[in-house]
Amino acid sequence: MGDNAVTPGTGTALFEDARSRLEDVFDALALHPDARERLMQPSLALQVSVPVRMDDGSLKVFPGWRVQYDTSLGPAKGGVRFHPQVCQQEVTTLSFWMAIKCAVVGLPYGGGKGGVQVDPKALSLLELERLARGYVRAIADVMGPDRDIPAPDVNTNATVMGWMADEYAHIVRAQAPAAVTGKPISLGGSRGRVAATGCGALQVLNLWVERKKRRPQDIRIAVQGFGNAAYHFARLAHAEGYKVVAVSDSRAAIYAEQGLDPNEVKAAKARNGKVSDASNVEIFPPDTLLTLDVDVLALGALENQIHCDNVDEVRAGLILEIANGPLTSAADATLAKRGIPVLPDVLANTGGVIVSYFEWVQNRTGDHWLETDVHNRMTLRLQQAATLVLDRAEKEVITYRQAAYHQGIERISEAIMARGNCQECQ
Ligand SMILES: NC(=O)C1=CN([C@@H]2O[C@H](COP(=O)(O)OP(=O)(O)OC[C@H]3O[C@@H](n4cnc5c(N)ncnc54)[C@H](O)[C@@H]3O)[C@@H](O)[C@H]2O)C=CC1
Ligand SMILES: O=C(O)CCC(=O)C(=O)O
Repeated sequence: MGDNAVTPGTGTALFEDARSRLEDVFDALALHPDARERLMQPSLALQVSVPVRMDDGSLKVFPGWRVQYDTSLGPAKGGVRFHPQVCQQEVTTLSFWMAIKCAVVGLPYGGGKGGVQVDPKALSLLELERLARGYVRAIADVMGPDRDIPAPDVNTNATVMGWMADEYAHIVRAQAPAAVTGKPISLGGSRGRVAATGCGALQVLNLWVERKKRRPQDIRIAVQGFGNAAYHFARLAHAEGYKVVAVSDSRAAIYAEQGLDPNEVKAAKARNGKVSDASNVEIFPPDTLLTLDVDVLALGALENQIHCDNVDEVRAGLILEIANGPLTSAADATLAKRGIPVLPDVLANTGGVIVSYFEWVQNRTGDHWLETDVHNRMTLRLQQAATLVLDRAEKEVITYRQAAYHQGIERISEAIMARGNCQECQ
């Protein structure tokens, strides 16, 4: 499907666009038509209303969703997003990408995602806690360690996950830490989870850089976003010698020819909430970052950032998708024609869900792993998956995204078929 139907931020168009990539995979691979039929829509889409008593005594009701997208490989897994523009179709699309990414890196999970349509910045801390707890009460029937395991995503973090895990424990009247991941360490969270998404993205980039026989110190990176995923990526890339020349948040992009220190930018943002408060930087509108002449454009904010209207202005040598779905499929095709490779979200941002899986395993076995254990295990899993994807792309002369999708969909299809032919009776 073309880009015409895709208006950034429009949920239905987003899902149709995502599904068109699935159609392409099934057209290219000889997989059973039953698997195609099963994967065209989510298994479950729950819409809820979350009433919240505000600090001034008034009541507000926020719409929310939890979507499970195929659970053939295991329980649904994926984050919860608090954002004013979240809608059911966006959550559905995000759950679809979760299903693919879990399969790409061999996790025993299906896809899940949640969202609440709210501007969290307009809530007090107590209102936010009531919202998080109310959301869990609303979806409690479909979640649990063997059903669906929420985690952090945009505008949610370890603190929010701690409240959600505590609420779930009250509902089931038992300790159930494996029902939520990304928790604070004191509640059974895993060491390494906070930085895992950025760390994993850097590992995938490193693998590509090694294959191309390039050196980090010769590589200039622009990073869109400066939240959990993008900040840790920028920080770790800087520490490994890459030159991070630009970063952005929703208000501005900043640029420094000689390179930025993401730790200093973080300190400036902590003071006033803006990356543009960093010293000795040039300041631009946020989207200017997308068209900078850099070696790597790392997209770590939201969906649909590069689309048919701006793809021709992209000048980067490589796109690294830290965010979910930052390119429309038409932009993807244009970049492929121009020979600009893309390290896709369903591989590049899997560090977070991999460490969430480790947290779930630790919770279920009553164990606490050292940070180095978590790191080494993540590296091993990610290196294996990324090597398979990169090798396959090179051997079959397809894009990295096609190789990753083929790897993921083959695994999901195999599980669908292994479950038997009478699934409609279950
Ligand atoms: N947190 C995690 O573990 C994972 C996150 N992701 C994905 O990474 C992306 C970012 O998530 P988080 O870092 O968790 O969210 P976050 O809420 O911590 O940060 C989001 C960042 O994006 C920035 N932003 C929003 N609109 C922007 C724009 N137009 N231009 C530039 N910056 C903009 C915000 O200012 C903020 O810095 C999302 O696509 C998310 O689904 C993917 C895998 C795991
Ligand atoms: O940690 C997780 O379970 C999922 C994180 C997430 O939402 C994502 O990978 O997009």
